[in-house]
Amino acid sequence: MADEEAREEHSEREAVLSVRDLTVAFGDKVVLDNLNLDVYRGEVLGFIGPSGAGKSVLMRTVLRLLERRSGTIKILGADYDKVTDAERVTLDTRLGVLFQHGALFSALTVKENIQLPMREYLKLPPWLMDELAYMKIQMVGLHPDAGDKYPSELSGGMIKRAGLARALALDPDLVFLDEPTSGLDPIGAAEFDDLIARLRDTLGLTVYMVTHDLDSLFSVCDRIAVLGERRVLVEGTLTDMLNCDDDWVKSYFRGKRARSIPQKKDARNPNRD
Ligand SMILES: Nc1ncnc2c1ncn2[C@@H]1O[C@H](COP(=O)(O)OP(=O)(O)OP(=O)(O)O)[C@@H](O)[C@H]1O
Repeated sequence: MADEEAREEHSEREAVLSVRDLTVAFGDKVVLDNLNLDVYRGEVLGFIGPSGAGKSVLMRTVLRLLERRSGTIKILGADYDKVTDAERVTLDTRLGVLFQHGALFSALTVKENIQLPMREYLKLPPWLMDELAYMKIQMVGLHPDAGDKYPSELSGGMIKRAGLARALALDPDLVFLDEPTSGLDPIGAAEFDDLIARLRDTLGLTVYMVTHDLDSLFSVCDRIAVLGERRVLVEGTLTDMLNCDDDWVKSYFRGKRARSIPQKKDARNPNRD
């Protein structure tokens, strides 16, 4: 996409996450250096980059699990550093997170795991929390019986779905997924990608997805951002990536593994060349 066309399209869209001039360092080691990134409402952004580039550091910094040296982070238009404590709590409820291994509490059932954020942030009667938990269970394609199961009784794919149900517990605007399809077999991974696409299309969910999974990038991501040299090196559609001249992007998208995937066009812009 031409830069001007992209700017024009994005200027009309609401950025639900805006990162500006973000620098994160551990001692002398600068991991992110003046990084800028926007994630727009209703899109699935795939975030990729070489191992150790700082994808997890960026996600954890945005979630305020890591300190930053400088830069601003705006969520839903609000600057985290400038809001009141009450507003910060409200903002936290607008975000959902699925960590790589599901991060479910092993001593709690799936239903109780999903209800944890509800207990933390909302005061609801038990019957309503049960109803909401089963709605989320259904939403992520799990059988209602899964509600009473413990994480140890679930398959890898079911754990990912249960983790996603918990991420969706408070009906967030923006969901962070850390390598959601890692460890799943190809069929399970494709089903998970379909689920993400369905949630985007039906709920208008915005998704920030750290991934190494080329299939996910080809099938569900509307835009892709590439982390390299401590910043976002390139961002754009799949077509932009396929036309990009950066060496790492070239070998990633035009390497042997990528060529074995039927090259779909942009997930939401099938007519765009
Ligand atoms: N708490 C920490 N203290 C010191 N260094 C850290 C810390 N967390 C991450 N790093 C360093 O920051 C760099 C980026 O790590 P990060 O985990 O974000 O990479 P990544 O892009 O997510 O990699 P992968 O794709 O392998 O998961 C690495 O060099 C890592 O060693």
